[in-house]
Amino acid sequence: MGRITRAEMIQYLKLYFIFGSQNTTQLPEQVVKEAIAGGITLFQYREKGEGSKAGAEKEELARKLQEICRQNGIPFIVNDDIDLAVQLNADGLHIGQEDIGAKEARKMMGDKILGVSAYTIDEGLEAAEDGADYLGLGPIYATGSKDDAAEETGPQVITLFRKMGIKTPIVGIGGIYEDNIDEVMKSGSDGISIISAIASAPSPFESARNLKKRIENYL
Ligand SMILES: Cc1ncsc1CCOP(=O)(O)O
Ligand SMILES: C=C1C=NC(C)=NC1=N
Ligand SMILES: [Mg+2]
Repeated sequence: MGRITRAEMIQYLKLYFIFGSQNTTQLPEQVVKEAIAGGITLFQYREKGEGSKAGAEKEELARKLQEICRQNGIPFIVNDDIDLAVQLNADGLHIGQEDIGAKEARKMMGDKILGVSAYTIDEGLEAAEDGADYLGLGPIYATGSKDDAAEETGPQVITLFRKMGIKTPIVGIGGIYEDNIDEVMKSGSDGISIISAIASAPSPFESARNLKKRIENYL
């Protein structure tokens, strides 16, 4: 099998839905099914913050959402929780700077997809060194979905990473919705990752479909 190629990773990053039960008042399985039907290309289970599940409940929902992704050929990524990722044999793991180190995570995840959040150039360079398959940069714009989010960077941070010669696939995150996709992609991002623009939409299906239409200009 081996590590995912850069080209494959970039395709998966086009419309990356990130979600946990705390992001909706609807049935979580229904939201994920609609997002997939709308055309998301990658899914991350991020059960975190106020109102999120833990322990057996979290694992049970993870398994349900993993099965929905498997049935639809969408890779299933787990956020933060490497033990859960390993236990479920998830397709990948996403870690932040305060989680387990990328080197350690790469050892435990083998050739699975490993994504790392980076805020500074040094964090980005280090993560790439340590075997990250993609970097999550942001918050690009103001976000209400991460209670400890750093100051928004604006899309220029992506351009800066590119200017510094960072070739690792990049996905922008934070406050992204239909009207600012173009700015994020024109700044050099390989895709967009989204929570509320899909999860909080009246129709997650419609929203994902509209976002997919916009991102198709960059496929
Ligand atoms: C997990 C995360 N990391 C940086 S911003 C963010 C939340 C993004 O959520 P939204 O798409 O609703 O702004
Ligand atoms: C914090 C994050 C940053 N980027 C991505 C892709 N996922 C996250 N959970
Ligand atoms: Mg984290």
